[in-house]
Amino acid sequence: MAGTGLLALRTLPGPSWVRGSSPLVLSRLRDAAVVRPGFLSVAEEETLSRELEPELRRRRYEYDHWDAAIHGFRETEKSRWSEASRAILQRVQAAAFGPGQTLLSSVHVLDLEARGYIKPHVDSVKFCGATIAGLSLLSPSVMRLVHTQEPGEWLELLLEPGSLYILRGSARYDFSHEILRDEESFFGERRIPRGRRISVICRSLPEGMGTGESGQSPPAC
Ligand SMILES: O=C(O)CCC(=O)C(=O)O
Ligand SMILES: [Fe+2]
Ligand SMILES: [Mn+2]
Repeated sequence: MAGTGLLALRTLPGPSWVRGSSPLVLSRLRDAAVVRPGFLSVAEEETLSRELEPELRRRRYEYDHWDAAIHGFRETEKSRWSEASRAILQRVQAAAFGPGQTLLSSVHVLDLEARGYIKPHVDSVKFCGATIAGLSLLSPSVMRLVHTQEPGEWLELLLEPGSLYILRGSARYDFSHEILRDEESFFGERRIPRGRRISVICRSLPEGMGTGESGQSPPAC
């Protein structure tokens, strides 16, 4: 019976890579916080990590001040990519961004070592528009979103290697996001041991900023 089917649909807990504080929060953020597991093929994951590894290895991991958002990381802003990687980034753009959205001209590459983590923060609205899309490589991790005004409202995203996450609209503006440190890395009851993780993050330009191509591009968020 159609009515019964609808009811069952409405009470489903959501996909197994997203958990939330309530069915209401899950349904409100269904299109604003999205995870696409297996977005990358194994070959694509290798393409990206092989290209990034030599650039990252030249840098040292940073352990910033006590109040910095990210601990145990090295990073780069990359605007020149191999053809194979460009094709992957175009797939990300098509999957995550609307036709009217311009992307920052450089892609943010963040390498978190095994004990590295990201504290709760909201990306600066000065430098980053409505959409953030990130590929995860090497290690699984848990991204937690918490409503900045209602701390009881939260979402957890399980980010496996090869997955793409998208934060847009309310998930990007009204919720902080963080990557849990190894000791706290659980997805519900499930322990998600953290190893070194590389993320490749595309962001839209803040609205009314023109194109990211010419002149100085704004710093990453
Ligand atoms: O590593 C990620 O996927 C997120 C990084 C992040 O939140 C940031 O750089 O603002
Ligand atoms: Fe962020
Ligand atoms: Mn950042």
